[in-house]
Parts: sequence; structure tokens; C-alpha cells
Amino acid sequence: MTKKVGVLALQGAVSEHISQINQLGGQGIAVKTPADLAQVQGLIIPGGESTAISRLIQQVNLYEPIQEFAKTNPVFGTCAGLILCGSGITDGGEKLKPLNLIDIAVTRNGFGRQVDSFEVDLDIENVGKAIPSVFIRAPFIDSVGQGVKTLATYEDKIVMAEQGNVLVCSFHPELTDNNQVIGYFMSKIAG
Ligand SMILES: NC(=O)CC[C@H](N)C(=O)O
Repeated sequence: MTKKVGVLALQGAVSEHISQINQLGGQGIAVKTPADLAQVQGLIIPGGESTAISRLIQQVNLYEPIQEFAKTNPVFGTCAGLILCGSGITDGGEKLKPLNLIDIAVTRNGFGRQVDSFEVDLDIENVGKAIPSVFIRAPFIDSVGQGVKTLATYEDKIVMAEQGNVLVCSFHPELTDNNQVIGYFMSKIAG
């Protein structure tokens, strides 16, 4: 059966995720409402601007539905989506209500102060070696709680992790031709 994979489509990098999902044999679906969410078996929260996405999640009444969804279905937060899936923001101050799906504390724009955007090859546990990864004003994970597994680091910073159904990464897996990271997420969705 074709896996229906939602991409939260309120703001940010939506279409590139949908085309990778489709290339991998799934059906990518833009999720804008709780009714859309009810149709999918996994959800990607994409990169973009985390405070804007946070505000929109609350406006369209998706905050609790996403939390419920994540109890039984895989969720993948990329870049701004990682910030939203986390449980706290170390550098604080911003009006952002994280979804608390994975026990990580995050620094926003962690690499952004040094250089805005860069590409590196990462060795990612469970996924593969030398995976091209694009970082754009990317956050990093400062600390992980018990039960969170680190999958990749860059310059000693945690940039990819998972806890049960919930996967997060600092970079944009949809922006290269390599689809192994999104393929890994799709393997977590029951067939
Ligand atoms: N590429 C991205 O998603 C950037 C995230 C952005 N810096 C934020 O904090 O929301």
C-alpha cells in the first residue's frame, strides 16, 4: 500500500519534500488542517521560520492534533521543524511554543552566526555515510534527554536525533538529490 506522508504546509520548504516522498514511492500530501492530518500516516514539519510556523500551527488548530498524531505515527522535523518538535529553546526570548515531541533543547541559528549556509557530507547512523546535507541558518541540539538517540554530529554539535517515532535533523534533506534521509523516515512508517 502506498504510504501517505504529510508535509505541514503552513510556511517553508514544502514542495521539495513532497517530490522526494513521491520519488520514493509514497504519496506526499500538503497538510494545512486537522482533516488533512487525519489522512496521513507520517508527518514532516519542514524548514522555514520557526516562530511563524509556530504561530500558524496554533491559528489553524493543529497544535494538539499534531501532539496526538505523534503518539502513534512517525513525525520528522527538519531545521525549523526540529526547533518546533523539541522541548525547549536554549537561547530563549522568541515567541515560540514547541510541540514537545522529543526531549531535546535547541539553539536557534546555532551555525548561522558563523556562516549563513553551507553543505557538508555527514555520516548518519541508520542512514549511511557521506550524505550531502545543506544547513541554512540551522539550529543545533544542545542536550538530549534519556531515550533520545544521537544519529549525527557536525563539529561536535548534535545535528540529527530520534526518540521512538520522532526524528529530527538540523539540515534540509529535501534540498539535495540524495533521498536517503527521507527514505529512512519513510521506513519508520508502517507499510
Ligand atoms: N532553514 C531553516 O529552517 C531556518 C530555521 C530558522 N533559523 C528558525 O529559527 O526558524
